[in-house]
Amino acid sequence: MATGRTHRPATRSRGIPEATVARLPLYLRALTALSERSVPTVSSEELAAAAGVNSAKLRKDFSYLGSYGTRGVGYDVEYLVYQISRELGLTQDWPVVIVGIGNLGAALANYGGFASRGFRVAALIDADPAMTGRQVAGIAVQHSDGLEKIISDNGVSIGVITTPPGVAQQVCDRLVAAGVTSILNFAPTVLSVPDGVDVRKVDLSIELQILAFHEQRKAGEEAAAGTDGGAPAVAARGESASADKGPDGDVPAVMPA
Ligand SMILES: NC(=O)c1ccc[n+]([C@@H]2O[C@H](COP(=O)([O-])OP(=O)(O)OC[C@H]3O[C@@H](n4cnc5c(N)ncnc54)[C@H](O)[C@@H]3O)[C@@H](O)[C@H]2O)c1
Repeated sequence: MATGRTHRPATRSRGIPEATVARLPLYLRALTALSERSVPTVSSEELAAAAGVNSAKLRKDFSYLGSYGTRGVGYDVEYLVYQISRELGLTQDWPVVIVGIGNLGAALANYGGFASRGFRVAALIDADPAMTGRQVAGIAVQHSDGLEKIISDNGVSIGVITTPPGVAQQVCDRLVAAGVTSILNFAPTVLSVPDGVDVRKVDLSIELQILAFHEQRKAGEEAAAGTDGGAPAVAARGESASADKGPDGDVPAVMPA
């Protein structure tokens, strides 16, 4: 399965594989929690457990950042937070537009977590004239007629699409023509974009379907264990851990926890 898809090679120009890039936010979330508790250093095993990643994989990922930790001491939490933030481009402010301010768009606009991670909601755009001027999360919704000007005035390179699926491609085309080069798509549709434009797709129903698959498998194994004396349901968890990667190593925008 591949709910997340980027139109870039599996390895970035600076030599960091996409799968590593996709794990960096997990490390950052765990490190930020440690930093908030003023924990100065962390071992690879502790950090791997907190991030839900295998520790050998973590050490390999950090070697791409040039971070090897100190034997017996571990990694410096503050420095790693800085290194990962810099690698992810979070040391700068990213203006983001959300297009389609219905249930989902309004919920995203109201989510406070973007700002603390370096993303500023620069504009909310909707095609419904009745929405124009309405305040959502303290921001006045603007009509989609002005989309191109809004993008250029705000220097926006990241667009979030939360429109109905039937118009998502058309919205995407306009965003790209206006200069947007990264799109986070929530509409259940596959978007076509030119080279150089990254698309990440979030589809919670796909994630739920994958969980349903594992639930079904676990139930089957429990039933089998009841008859053959009890092999533990390890296989299902092993599958689950590897289900976060597509065949070309890409990772869904919503990572399995
Ligand atoms: N990825 C997920 O997990 C997930 C979860 C829920 C909903 N969705 C999808 O997100 C989308 C939005 O869902 P919702 O419940 O918020 O719908 P909604 O009907 O409440 O909102 C859609 C909004 O888009 C606006 N719109 C329509 N055409 C537009 C256009 N051309 N340009 C700009 N705005 C336009 C509408 O005026 C409306 O305000 C749907 O595609 C839905 O399937 C995805």
